[in-house]
Amino acid sequence: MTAYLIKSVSVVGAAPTDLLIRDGVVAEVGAGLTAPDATVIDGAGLVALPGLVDLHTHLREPGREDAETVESGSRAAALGGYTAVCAMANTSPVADTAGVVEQVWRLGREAGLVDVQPIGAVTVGLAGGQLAELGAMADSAARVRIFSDDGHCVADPKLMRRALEYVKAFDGVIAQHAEEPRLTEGAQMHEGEVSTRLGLTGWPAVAEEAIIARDVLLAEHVGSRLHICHVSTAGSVEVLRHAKARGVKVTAEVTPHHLLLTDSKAETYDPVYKVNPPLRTGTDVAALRAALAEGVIDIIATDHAPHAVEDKECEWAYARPGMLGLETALSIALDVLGPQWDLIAERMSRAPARIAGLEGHGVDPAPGVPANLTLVDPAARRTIEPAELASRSRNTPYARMTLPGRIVATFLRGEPTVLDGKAVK
Ligand SMILES: NC(=O)N[C@@H](CC(=O)O)C(=O)O
Ligand SMILES: [Zn+2]
Ligand SMILES: [Zn+2]
Repeated sequence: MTAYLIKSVSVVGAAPTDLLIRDGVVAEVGAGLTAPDATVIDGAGLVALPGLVDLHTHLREPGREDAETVESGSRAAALGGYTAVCAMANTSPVADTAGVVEQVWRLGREAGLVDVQPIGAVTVGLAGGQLAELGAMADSAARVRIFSDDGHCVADPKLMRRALEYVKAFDGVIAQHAEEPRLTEGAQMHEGEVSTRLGLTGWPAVAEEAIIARDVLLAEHVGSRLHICHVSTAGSVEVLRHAKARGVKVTAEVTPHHLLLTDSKAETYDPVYKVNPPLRTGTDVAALRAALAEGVIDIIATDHAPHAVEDKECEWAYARPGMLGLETALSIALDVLGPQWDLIAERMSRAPARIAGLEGHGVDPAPGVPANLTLVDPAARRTIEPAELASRSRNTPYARMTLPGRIVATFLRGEPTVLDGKAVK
């Protein structure tokens, strides 16, 4: 195993120091380190972060390998600075049995680019009718702890209650896609001034807020852990603030795109901007940013949602919702938060690793810790070219935009997955 000596690197924004990586761990940290056998990396101007952890990734395998595979998505993740991703269950077949989650877990190990932690479905086939084999998935080799019907809301309150109660036994968490389905029938975009003008059916903020309000009350009632996927409205932030003040065990994520883009993008009728939940207003974006800084929203999660060309480059009404995210998330975070490295490490690595219970991830580089880390060049700027992305899909909303920051290297347990900004395998 090669040793790596990273010279003069800032660890999470601190004064420059050297990092020696050997045998899968950070062996030494300090100024003036030498190691004759190590490959030297010039870290001047770079920032070392604990490897990023994505709690919400769609890898599309099994079933839609034309849009993404575990391997291509893992490569996109590594290039984005990630060392672990949680793979959503809305595959085909759905990840609702021990067999499917073990398959995804095994494919992740074989790709070896990031740790792929499968998420299990809450209900059989994501159909919302009966609970899936939560216990069998938890006991499987994949050791599932997060369950989600993402793409669909667990709309039945009785099922939601039972799911929350069930996962308590093994400290699991239910990740809810909060969307009251009766309020979003036929919805195409955020319900507001722009949807009225364009004549597109609206997805009202209350469809999200009503489910979050219900579920924080359910979580409080049964004393279980609840996680809210892709929070998108100012009203949701208020409900979460209230719940957290009461001590409810709720955590929440926001996507990079909901921190940056607004519903005015729909005026282009370009389906690349169609996403669930929809892009909201500038007021919502401001509230989400404030909530992220404050901690009412715990983490940034990408909701990386690759879609094949035929599912995206069609009429708005027929296009699938979803956007790529893994290869651009850190740049958007830098753009939105500025160089607040401790905050970025907390929201994109430490907190998501804690919520997911991923050991060895989300830990700052220090002597003896597993060498899961990424090196960022904050001064670099890059223009996003969809064809150059490692994802099998092209549906990035940032095409031809110039964004700050570049991932120079990523290490998974001491082995580089990215060097000089390029995937190693
Ligand atoms: N976010 C999306 O617009 N789409 C996701 C599903 C989801 O996250 O709800 C997908 O699987 O494509
Ligand atoms: Zn969702
Ligand atoms: Zn999703």
